[in-house]
Amino acid sequence: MGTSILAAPPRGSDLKPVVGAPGLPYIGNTVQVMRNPFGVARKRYAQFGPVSWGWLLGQRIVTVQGPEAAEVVLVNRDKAFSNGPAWSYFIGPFFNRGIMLLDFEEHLHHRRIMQQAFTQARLRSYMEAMAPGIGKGLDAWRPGGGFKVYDHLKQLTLDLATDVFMGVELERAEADRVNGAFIDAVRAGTAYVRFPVPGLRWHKGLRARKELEAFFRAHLPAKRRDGGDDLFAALCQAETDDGHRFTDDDVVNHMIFALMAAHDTTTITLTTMAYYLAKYPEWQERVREESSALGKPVLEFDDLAELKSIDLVMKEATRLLAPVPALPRRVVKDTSILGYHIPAGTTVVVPALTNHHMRQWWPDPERFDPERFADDRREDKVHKYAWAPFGGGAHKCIGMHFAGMQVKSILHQFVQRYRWRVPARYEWPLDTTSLPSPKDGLPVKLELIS
Ligand code: HEM
Repeated sequence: MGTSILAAPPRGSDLKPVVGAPGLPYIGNTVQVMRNPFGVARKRYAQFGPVSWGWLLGQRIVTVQGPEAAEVVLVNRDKAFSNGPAWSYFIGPFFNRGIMLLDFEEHLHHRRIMQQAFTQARLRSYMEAMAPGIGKGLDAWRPGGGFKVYDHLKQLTLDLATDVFMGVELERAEADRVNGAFIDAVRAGTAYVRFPVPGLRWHKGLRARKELEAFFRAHLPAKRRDGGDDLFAALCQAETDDGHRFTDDDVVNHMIFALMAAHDTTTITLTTMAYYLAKYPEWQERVREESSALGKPVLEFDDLAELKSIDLVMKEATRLLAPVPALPRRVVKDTSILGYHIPAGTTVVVPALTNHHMRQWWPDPERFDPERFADDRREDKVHKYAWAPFGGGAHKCIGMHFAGMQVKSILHQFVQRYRWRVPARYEWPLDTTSLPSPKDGLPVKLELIS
């Protein structure tokens, strides 16, 4: 395939041009990248090094591979990389003014307020609020063959979101309607036809966004008045030391965004853990023993540090399959990454998914080996950004501890109720066209532990 440079560096500078094999305009390597992201990334790195460009999803995209380049982009010392225009391209109209889509001063202002909804005291009460829903959800599972773990975990985390995020008592029909709207809004981001045609994804997404806005707006006055232990109430009440608070519009926008940010990512993490625990029964047993040793059916906040094996498995699962596979940024002024010239207007992508599989940074990267994160090995310490499933810099996931808490709460109850397995040679078929997920829903044999 023909190679070409993205743009000539300014005369007199010692910067290098970004080179790539861009492929056909607009189309480029989109299909190959979607089908085989790991193979394409490896080939590109071997041919062009850490910084290269190509057409992807209708845009000229510079892909920066490896933790060193990830650090430059995510830490963003120069304020050259912006989130809003880059993420909006994919999820804009549906997650408009979500915090991840805000930039610089404005982002910092919102982040300071939002932080008040993620304090330790708040996390404690979210954790308490989710425990009964987890038990109820897991009890409703029907053991047997062909049990689709992904589909069930997706439903469970969605139902938990109604308790912990919204804290609103809903009739089943209304809960289903809100959940349906939410699913349509998420799906719309990966539509091929990216304008509203009735019946197609984009159109449904816009309608869903309106429905979600109306829902949160209707419940907002009561939340502001009565408070509560849920995220919705926390966002209504959040206030910085110097008295800044969210407006009603901000609360609505942040709620819709937070639901999206939390739901698929946590589901994917749990599903990946369930997959490897099925393939490596010795790890499943180790996790189960640790949970049983605690002697409590429900995990409490002060027990979180005790579940060391779940912690290792969660780290390894998010390394092997980063739930947010790529972090895009738009370049707002000419800048450089590792000595390469990056002109304003370029979209840059940090590929978390493939970075975690680089042989240059991880020994035997395809191997499931949770102990690589154990204190006596800490392979992730090779570079601060070698393991970065939660991103880094100003936009680093604000829900990271929430996610750990939810994953541990669910796994703790899951392993004590059920044992699950897959056939010896089973390999899951992954769909990497959007956020990664198993095409077959991860069917397992689920057995009740008596
Ligand atoms: C394992 C689960 C999760 C993973 C892997 C994950 C990953 C990420 C990543 C990579 C980013 C940064 C995106 C960027 O820099 O462009 C991010 C941002 C964010 N996440 Fe998470 N996330 C998870 C769970 C959650 C949960 C449970 C919540 C909420 C309770 C949440 C809320 C957010 C928010 C609000 C942002 C935007 C922060 C900002 O822009 O300042 N995430 N997440």
